[in-house]
Amino acid sequence: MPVIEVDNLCKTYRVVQRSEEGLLASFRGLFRRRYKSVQAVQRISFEIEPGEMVAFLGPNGAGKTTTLKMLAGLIHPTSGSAQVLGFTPSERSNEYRRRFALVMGQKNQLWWDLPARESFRLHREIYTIPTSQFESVVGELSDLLSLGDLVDQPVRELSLGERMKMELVAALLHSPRVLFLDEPTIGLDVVAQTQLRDFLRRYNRRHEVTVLLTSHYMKDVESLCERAIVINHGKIVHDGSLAAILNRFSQHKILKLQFLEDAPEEVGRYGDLLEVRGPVARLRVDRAEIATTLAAILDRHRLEDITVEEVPMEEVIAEVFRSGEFQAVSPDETVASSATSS
Ligand SMILES: Nc1ncnc2c1ncn2[C@@H]1O[C@H](COP(=O)(O)OP(=O)(O)OP(=O)(O)O)[C@@H](O)[C@H]1O
Repeated sequence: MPVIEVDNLCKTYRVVQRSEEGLLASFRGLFRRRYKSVQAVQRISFEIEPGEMVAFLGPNGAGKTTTLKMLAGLIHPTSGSAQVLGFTPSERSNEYRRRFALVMGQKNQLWWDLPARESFRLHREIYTIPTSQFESVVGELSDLLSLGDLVDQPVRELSLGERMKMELVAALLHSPRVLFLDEPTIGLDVVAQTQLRDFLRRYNRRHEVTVLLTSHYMKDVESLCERAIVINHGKIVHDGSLAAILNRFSQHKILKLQFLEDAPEEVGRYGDLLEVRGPVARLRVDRAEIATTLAAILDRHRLEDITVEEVPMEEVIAEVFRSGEFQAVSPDETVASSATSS
């Protein structure tokens, strides 16, 4: 039985249309406002089973956050229906509030000047979590996230990564069964990103929590999710295997080369040259040719440093859409006829 069931869900925002330029026009606009509709989410449908970790992907403005907000009951759908754990999120029942958590990487809910432990205590009160359960959850999460004494330090003194860990603890105190994660690793350094990912994977395995995750980092989605729902202009254009998308559309890696002197002029012959800045050059190289390309470069040039990076998720997604294969055809025909769809 699915934990999340979304059926023809729509959200249309009504926004004030800017009037023409000029003082008179602005004055007129004060009395006669014009509105336009923004169809942020258009008849999307999907189901998510218990314990699944599903990536929710799409370019900027595609409708991901709007969908998560509807599933968290923060905004009302314009039409269609959503059910999470048998609840209708827009009814905002207290019982539902105790069963899910929404974590937004760009928003924080902890008190800035107080140690995180104080905010956790407030959450304990709000959710009426029994003290023994509270202590055991804080203990477990502190352990999994290696928090040590950080919970007793004012939040403003913590690094971004440490703050994000505290945000996650706060969100998980009431042991939610469903977790909506909106860009949880945004802005974090590579080490903090890896720690959060490892934590989420272990937490999911241990508690079988159902997760819907948006992220612009390919590593996040690759290491956590097997299934991806891809949305573009408010419509679902792919729902199925993530690997199928990545294998098809992420056939390159980025080689970052730091030469001992200025990058040689012929560096572009080793791949698609993305950027040259003094001794540093970035090239896009076919995955299958990374080893031979590196060998050829090392054979001819002296290098200070080499890194091999994944193509950013945005580029992969952009490539998905450029291909035209996953374009929605009409509001009634939103899912691609791809063989990868589940
Ligand atoms: N409160 C709002 N009022 C009016 N329009 C909005 C509002 N929130 C979002 N939108 C519009 O709805 C569309 C979808 O936005 P949404 O934030 O859901 O996209 P997103 O996929 O989460 O994008 P991003 O990856 O940039 O966060 C966009 O066109 C956005 O401008």
